[in-house]
Amino acid sequence: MKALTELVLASHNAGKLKELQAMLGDAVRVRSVAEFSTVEPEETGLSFVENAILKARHAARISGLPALADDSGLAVDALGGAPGIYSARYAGGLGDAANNAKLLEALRDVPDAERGAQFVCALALVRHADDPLPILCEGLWHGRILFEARGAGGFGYDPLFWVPECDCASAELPAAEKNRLSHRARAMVQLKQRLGLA
Ligand SMILES: O=P(O)(O)OP(=O)(O)OP(=O)(O)OC[C@H]1O[C@@H](n2cnc3c(O)ncnc32)[C@H](O)[C@@H]1O
Ligand SMILES: [Mg+2]
Repeated sequence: MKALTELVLASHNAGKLKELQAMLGDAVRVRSVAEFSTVEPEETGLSFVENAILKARHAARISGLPALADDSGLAVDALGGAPGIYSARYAGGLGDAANNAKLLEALRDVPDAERGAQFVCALALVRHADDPLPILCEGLWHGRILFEARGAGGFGYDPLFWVPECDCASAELPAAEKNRLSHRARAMVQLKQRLGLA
């Protein structure tokens, strides 16, 4: 495969973009999909990987560049894996604070021992819009859902995600530490290996 020198990041989420950029480092020139369009594709897939591919193809189509997309979310054991692929839209598209409030309410009577959850990240890289062989990598991060928000770092559900290996919430971790441990970091390690960037 031709060495990858430039790619477009197919995400409109500022928190994700910051993390993905930090993880990619200087190895490739990163462009934002917002340079090309503010229209977000509909996430109609039934899995993280399908949505990641769909977002990557859309970005490659409008930019003419290779594209990397991240579809991620939180799968809560006591909720049968919800909100899962619907994590961004869990409270009807009202944003992170509303999503977190809804999650706390849904788990109000669930004891600590049953509050297991995992963050999931699927990365898809397509070399062009119709690439028949996208590079696909996945990462999981296991933790528990807290009873109240803690910390001000990260984004999304980070204030409610307890990280056992650090004894703190994900939103209390320094950015570099989250970028070493997270679901996104785990998927990115694999992607960099596949691209020969590791
Ligand atoms: O689709 P793009 O444009 O990338 O942005 P998005 O925010 O809509 O992204 P997703 O469709 O992948 O939805 C992922 C949601 O899951 C949550 N999420 C994913 N990764 C997370 C992380 O590292 N920390 C906290 N919440 C996270 C967060 O609420 C995101 O909005
Ligand atoms: Mg999305």
